[in-house]
Amino acid sequence: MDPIIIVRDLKHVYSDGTTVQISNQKSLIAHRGEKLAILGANGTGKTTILSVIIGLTKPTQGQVEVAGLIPGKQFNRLRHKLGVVLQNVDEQIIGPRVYDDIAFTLRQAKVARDQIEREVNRVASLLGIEHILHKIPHYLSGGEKQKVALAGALVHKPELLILDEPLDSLDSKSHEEVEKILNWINDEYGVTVLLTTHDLNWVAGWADNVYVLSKGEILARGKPDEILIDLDKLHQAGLHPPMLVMLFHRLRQRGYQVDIPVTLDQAEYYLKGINNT
Ligand SMILES: Nc1ncnc2c1ncn2[C@@H]1O[C@H](COP(=O)(O)OP(=O)(O)OP(=O)(O)O)[C@@H](O)[C@H]1O
Repeated sequence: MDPIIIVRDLKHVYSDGTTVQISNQKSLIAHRGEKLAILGANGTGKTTILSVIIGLTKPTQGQVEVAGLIPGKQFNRLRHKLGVVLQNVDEQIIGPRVYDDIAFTLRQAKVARDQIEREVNRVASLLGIEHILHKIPHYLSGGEKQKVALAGALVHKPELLILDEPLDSLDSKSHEEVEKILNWINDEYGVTVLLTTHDLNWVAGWADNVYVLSKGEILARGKPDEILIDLDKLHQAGLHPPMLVMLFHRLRQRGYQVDIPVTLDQAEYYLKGINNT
């Protein structure tokens, strides 16, 4: 598969001396069309890495290539290919009304007014936020702001979507809706989705691959059903394993010969296996 993000030997030193790095033995790579999640405890550097990838932070050291471009140097070319939802969405919602905010990228690109109207309405209806297009963003709820930020990130049909903890302030209905949209743009348009999350229960069934970061290194990379069953690695990274993984590890300790699932479907399948033996 064709890589769309390559981050090698990254080191960023903030002005107060705080250092975020990924050791030079492994690279962080996202392939086109992939659904990828970066996992790590608070303060591991996930947001810093995303910020480097989208060109907002110029790293002190390292090679970073995104869609064939160098983010720190070719930001203007890159931003047309990127959709971004920051961790603190208040920092990115800048339009006086929701409509203006979502339209921002298209207006910057000098798209015709009627086409902007079509695209904003299309993405607003996709996210179920048509009824708040006239509102002042400041007064929106956290979940509404999250959806507005996502609408702004999708309106120009990016090839790569970068989201920093996008689901954290969403109730279960909105969570499901946003997940559906991420899956849909990935399936339908092959958009690569890279996100950070602390929700290992959810990511187990969503991501094609996950990276686990800890103390300046990539501790593991692979499919969720390989990585999220490794209690030692997760513990080392300061992460709680998914509930199902804990439960099935406990069953094994009690003598049940059963594989460890990371999703409900897998759990059902493995449990049927026990019944039949
Ligand atoms: N502008 C800054 N100046 C100094 N230190 C910073 C700055 N931004 C981030 N840091 C530090 O860099 C480290 C990594 O922060 P970062 O936000 O990238 O972590 P994270 O993995 O995204 O954390 P979380 O899961 O809590 O969101 C932290 O120790 C943080 O305090």
